[in-house]
Amino acid sequence: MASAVSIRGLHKAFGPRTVLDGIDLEIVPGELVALLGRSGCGKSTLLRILAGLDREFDGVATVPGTVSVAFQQPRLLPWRKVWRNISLGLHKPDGRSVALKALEEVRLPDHADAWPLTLSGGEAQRVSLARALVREPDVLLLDEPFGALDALTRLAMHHLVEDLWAEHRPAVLLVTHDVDEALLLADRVLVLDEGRIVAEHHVDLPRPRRRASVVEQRTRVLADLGVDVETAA
Ligand SMILES: Nc1ncnc2c1ncn2[C@@H]1O[C@H](COP(=O)(O)OP(=O)(O)OP(=O)(O)O)[C@@H](O)[C@H]1O
Repeated sequence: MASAVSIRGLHKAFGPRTVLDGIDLEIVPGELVALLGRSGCGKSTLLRILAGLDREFDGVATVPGTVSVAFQQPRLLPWRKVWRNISLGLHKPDGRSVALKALEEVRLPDHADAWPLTLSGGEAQRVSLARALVREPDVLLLDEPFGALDALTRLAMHHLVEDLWAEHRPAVLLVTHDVDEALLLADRVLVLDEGRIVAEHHVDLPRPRRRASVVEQRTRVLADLGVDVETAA
């Protein structure tokens, strides 16, 4: 089966500073992969390369299909209503009905004519997901999409992403700082450190997962991140 994402020998430097130092990664269609790592280890840089936003690198980074990205900040255009934010650039005559369907999927059916500035953080992030989904991507790149949300909203977003993923089945690369989030959602969790993938964990637990079910793997992933749970406060 052809990979949805194929990365081989990827190197990226900003001036004298090497940020990605030989990344090899294959993601198969429909696979949900989480990428964990300390701040500044190169996660967003990797995502930007896959999104085609940065083309200055050595090695191979191929995404044969269509890609959508959702960032930590939803980046909605405040002067366009919600539905127009979603359908912008779609080049479909029925942009509004496509947007309405996506809004139903992200459980915001009544917000098509709202202005972005009137939305809560969680609602704005749902609109951002709807905008990504209407492009029917083969690969969905999520760059800490829940990082700015409170814990309860975050939980609701986890369920939503899992449902949307089950329905549409894009390959997903989810960048996160949150070990539990990674283990609750992903088929595979990668740990990036100093520009390399230093650990890989397959998560074979049935879905939907509960926090209690990921406890055992959490300890091992935290150890790969350099956190000793025995001594951590
Ligand atoms: N345009 C740029 N010019 C120079 N250095 C950059 C640029 N973009 C990123 N960097 C540097 O590359 C390193 C990796 O950045 P990146 O944003 O990929 O990290 P990250 O793992 O996503 O961090 P965080 O978890 O804090 O978002 C950082 O040291 C950052 O300062």
